[in-house]
Formats: sequence, C-alpha cells, structure tokens
Amino acid sequence: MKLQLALDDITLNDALSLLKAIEPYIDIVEVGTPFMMEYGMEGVRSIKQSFSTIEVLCDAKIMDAGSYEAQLTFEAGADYVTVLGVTDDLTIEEVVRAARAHAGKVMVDMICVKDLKERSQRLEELNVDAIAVHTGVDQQAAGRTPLDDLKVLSKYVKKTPIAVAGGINQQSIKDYLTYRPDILIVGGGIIHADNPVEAAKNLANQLKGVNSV
Ligand SMILES: O=C(CO)[C@H](O)[C@H](O)COP(=O)(O)O
Repeated sequence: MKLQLALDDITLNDALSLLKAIEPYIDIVEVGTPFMMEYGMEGVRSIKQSFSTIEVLCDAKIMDAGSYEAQLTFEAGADYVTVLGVTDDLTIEEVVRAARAHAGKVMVDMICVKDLKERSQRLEELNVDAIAVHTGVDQQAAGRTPLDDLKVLSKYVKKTPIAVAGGINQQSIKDYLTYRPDILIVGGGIIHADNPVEAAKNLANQLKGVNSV
C-alpha cells in the first residue's frame, strides 16, 4: 500500500520545504489540480527535479484531448497522470497510449461516475494502471466520504490497483485500511494538520502496520 500526498492549496516553496521534511514517508506526490492551475507544468518539473526518488502524479483530470494533455504532463516529468472516468473511452485510450509511449501510468478518477461496477470493468479492459474512487471537496462539504465507493470498487475490480481520495486523515484512515486500497491519497489531512510532518509520519506508520501483516 502506498501513501500519496496531494498538494492542492499550498505554494510551491512551502511544498518543496514540506517534502524535504516528509520525503521518507511519502511514495507518490500529487501535483493537485489547483496547484497545477497556479504553477502549470513548472510545478511538476520542480518537484520531479528536487525529489527524484518519489513518484510524481499530475492530477490533470483530463476530460478531452487525451493524448496531447497527457503528453504535456509526462514530458514535464510526471510518472502518473489522471483522466476522468466519466469521459469517453476514446479519450481514456488516448491517455493510455501516451502513457505507454512515455513509460508513464494512468490513474482514472471516478468522481461523479454513477455506475462504479460497470465503469470499472470497462476501465480494466482499457488497461489503465489505477482506478481511484474520489469524493471531491464540494461533496465532502455536503458530508460525503469515499468509503462506500471504496467498498464497491474493491468488490468488483479484479486486477487493477485501487486508490481512494477524499478527506482522509489520521483518524479516519483506519476505516479505509480495512479495504486495503493500493494507494491511499491524503491532501488536507497532512497539509492542514496542526503538525504536517507528524501527520505524514503517523499516516505512514499506520500504512506500514497494515503492509507488514
Ligand atoms: O483531487 C483532489 C481534489 O479534487 C484532492 O487532491 C484529493 O481529494 C485529496 O485531497 P483531500 O485529502 O484534501 O480530499
């Protein structure tokens, strides 16, 4: 199980300092969508150049122009790019093709996908590298969590690694660990914690506990 840190509402300088302190606890760094809006592909480049041992995911949430947009992220140094599960199969196929050409990986964000079973089965046929259930910030504000979606996905996905995102923190992580997702994504639970370094360490230790069983 891997821990992915989502960098959303944080400056590039603060992100680089934080990463220096928590590098041993993090497996994947996500250049979050708002961070990408602020810094563009320079954000991906800076992080990849500074932390060559950590994988970088660009949360581009691609909806169209799959090949071109994915290529921009991989050429900037991303190891993963995200595409939205609600988009057309043709776009997903283009993103997968671009990933294969750059030795990159594709994570599908299932935000707003209505039929998780049917869509995840199709995505497995399209050979994506990870499928992520995701309760967005606005949905979280309305009281939703990704736990039920994770239960559904873990029941139906056969071979593809599963990820989960949406408001996970040091307290709630236990509920998610039960379902053993391959990638656990945490943004605000680290960045907005009173002590982000301790939060990252604590989350990494909880993952390690499960990984060693
Ligand atoms: O993709 C995102 C928002 O669209 C976030 O990066 C993801 O939800 C993780 O952040 P948090 O743990 O704060 O919910």
